[in-house]
Amino acid sequence: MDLTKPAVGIIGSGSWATAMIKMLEDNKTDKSVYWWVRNRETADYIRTYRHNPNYLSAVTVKIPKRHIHSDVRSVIGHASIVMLNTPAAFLKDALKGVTPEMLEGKIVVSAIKGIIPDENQIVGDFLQERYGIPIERIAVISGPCHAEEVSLEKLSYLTVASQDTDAATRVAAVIGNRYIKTIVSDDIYGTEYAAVLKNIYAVAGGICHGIGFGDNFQAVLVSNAIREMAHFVNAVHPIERDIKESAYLGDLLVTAYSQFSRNRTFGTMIGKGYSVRSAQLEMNMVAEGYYASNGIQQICTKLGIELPICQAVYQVLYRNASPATEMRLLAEKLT
Ligand SMILES: NC(=O)C1=CN([C@@H]2O[C@H](COP(=O)(O)OP(=O)(O)OC[C@H]3O[C@@H](n4cnc5c(N)ncnc54)[C@H](O)[C@@H]3O)[C@@H](O)[C@H]2O)C=CC1
Ligand SMILES: O=C(CO)COP(=O)(O)O
Repeated sequence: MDLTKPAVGIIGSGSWATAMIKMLEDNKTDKSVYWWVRNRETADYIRTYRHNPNYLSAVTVKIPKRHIHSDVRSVIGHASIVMLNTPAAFLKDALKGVTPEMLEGKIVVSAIKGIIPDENQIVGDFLQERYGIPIERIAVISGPCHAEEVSLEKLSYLTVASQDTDAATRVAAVIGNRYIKTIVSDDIYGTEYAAVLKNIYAVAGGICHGIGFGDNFQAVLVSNAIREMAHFVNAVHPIERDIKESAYLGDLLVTAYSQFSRNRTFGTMIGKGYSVRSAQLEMNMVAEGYYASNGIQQICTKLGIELPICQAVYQVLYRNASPATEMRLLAEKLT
């Protein structure tokens, strides 16, 4: 292995992982890119046709065929920077067979915006606890950036957060390109929690849209959501931060309003009367806000934090509350 040149391993093969492969290929830094594609037939298809058949299939994959593996350990073995891009609910499954020793000395980056179910942990905490990775070697990638727009090379901004600025800068150096601008931050906890919460708020926005609330109400919902987000992140990780920065407010806005948002789409279906299961089946993509809703509810109960919007979404998704009744009750609390 050439130790002077970064080797990036992408773990996952959904929309975000495919967009990340494109981003890395369009970045001019000298590096190698490896890709873990779970399903063998999909991996074969990508090697043969140079496109992911299931997600962002217009993107041409240019990395060498021999860099695409269905054994996650091969990709991790080659990588100095490991980027996790699966939905949070599948991360444990994706890392099956990976030991803490295999991750030693590497920078591990989470591009995931979700909570690990059962553990109710953000990915950074999970990596520290399960794999003993020191916090300085963990980074997160976040910010308002839909995979679909990356595939179209639309100008986008990503925040790379780590308590070690050098680690964040090294990660930013391999993802930035002509259409991806990078911002480095030291607020790893605030950035991760904000990304988890904004998905729940986008589900709330979708539910309200689905039951017939208009744009006037959505604006009030989003302005309450950003205050609720600030309240939570300041409670769990109180440092000085500006909640109006793009990793917090920006990501909330794009997820609440974009036509591409999985979470908003999922919420809209719930508001229109779909069951959770039928909305999930309809999408073929993961709305992290569904899992996050339960995780954040448990964390709030443990810490004694009140988040009215998140609690309303939890009642609808997990307690079978009527979306219309629950959102009308919520509307009484908004200011
Ligand atoms: N799509 C986007 O625009 C963005 C997504 N993210 C985050 O990236 C993460 C991944 O999301 P997407 O790529 O959008 O997901 P997706 O919904 O496009 O893809 C789902 C992925 O899960 C995989 N999968 C299904 N069952 C599995 C299993 N049992 N084990 C392992 N993998 C399994 C599928 O093969 C597929 O790769 C999420 O946390 C999301 O919030 C972050 C920024 C942008
Ligand atoms: O995080 C995202 C954009 O920044 C993606 O959000 P959705 O999962 O709702 O599409």
